Amino acid sequence: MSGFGVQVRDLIVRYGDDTAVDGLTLDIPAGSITGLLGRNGSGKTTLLSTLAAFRRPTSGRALVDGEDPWENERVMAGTCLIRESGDVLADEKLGATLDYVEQARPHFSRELAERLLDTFELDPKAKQNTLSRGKKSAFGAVVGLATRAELTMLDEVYLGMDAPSRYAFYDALLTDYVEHPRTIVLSSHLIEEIERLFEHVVVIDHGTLLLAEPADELRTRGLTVTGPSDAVERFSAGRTVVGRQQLGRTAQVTLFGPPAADDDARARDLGVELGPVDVQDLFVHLTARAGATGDAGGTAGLRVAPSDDPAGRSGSLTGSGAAGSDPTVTEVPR
Ligand SMILES: Nc1ncnc2c1ncn2[C@@H]1O[C@H](COP(=O)(O)OP(=O)(O)OP(=O)(O)O)[C@@H](O)[C@H]1O
Repeated sequence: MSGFGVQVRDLIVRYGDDTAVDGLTLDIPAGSITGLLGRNGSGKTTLLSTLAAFRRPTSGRALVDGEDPWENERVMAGTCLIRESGDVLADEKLGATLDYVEQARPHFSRELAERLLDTFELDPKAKQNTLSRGKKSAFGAVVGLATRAELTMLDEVYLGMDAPSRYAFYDALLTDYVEHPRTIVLSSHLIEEIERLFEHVVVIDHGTLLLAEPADELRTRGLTVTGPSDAVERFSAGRTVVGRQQLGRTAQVTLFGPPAADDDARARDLGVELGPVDVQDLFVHLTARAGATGDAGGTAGLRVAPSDDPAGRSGSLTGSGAAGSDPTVTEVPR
């Protein structure tokens, strides 16, 4: 099993007059862990619900393993969406829910489920609706991981879990993914803790695509600079600063934009250290809405096209895409 890939083309999903997904085109590679990032109300749950066939597109296509998931038994048997609510039988004992999932899901691992119940200190005799919020989330994570679906989508499943539980969840996810590769989508607006898990990142805002690319590429879209404040300021002069921290006389800034050829030499001369970009800072920057949260770099509304978007519909960080006349698009040259 290496997982189902996802192809979304010109997808629009409306709730009455409210457009939750607004012309989305993106791919989620099979056999990867993808972070689906976006601010509140950006359309993450709606997109995932459409892929899980909980909802029909208003127009456009959302294909899972090359097929429309709607009333598609094969695709649905290999697709699992766990939403924040847990998506499990609320009035059943946890053990009974696991019995049910075990019968319904071909790759379900009872052994993994029981190991994770122990990890999260969940009593199989307890009923889901009597659990605390964090324990409910943990049980959702147990079901989502143990189902080992070809397309596993975990929609902010860690909400309410305490830090030790969250880290146990991340470890369990990575360990099981390495042993049983599949397509995993983790939706989140809390990035710092989980960005190390992502191989691929999709950022959406207002139901439209801001960015879809390998996480390693995302990390080359900026850098952090650490050192004495005045040296950091000199190094950063003229660059787009999207994050800043100060500890005594030491400063750290996050810069957006590709590294320059002489960065290493300048860093040595000035006595500052360069490091990988802080993805959280990058996310805040990319999703900053003009006039709402402040726009450190003046690039609010920035849109980045996936490299295979021939129409350049959403613009491009390389400046090659046709951002068209959309006034919200700012192109940043490489
Ligand atoms: N059942 C619904 N009826 C009407 N509007 C809805 C419904 N569900 C979502 N919406 C609207 O669709 C938009 C996208 O919501 P969605 O839940 O998909 O976003 P999200 O990115 O998952 O948000 P969050 O991070 O807050 O969970 C929002 O404007 C929301 O108000």
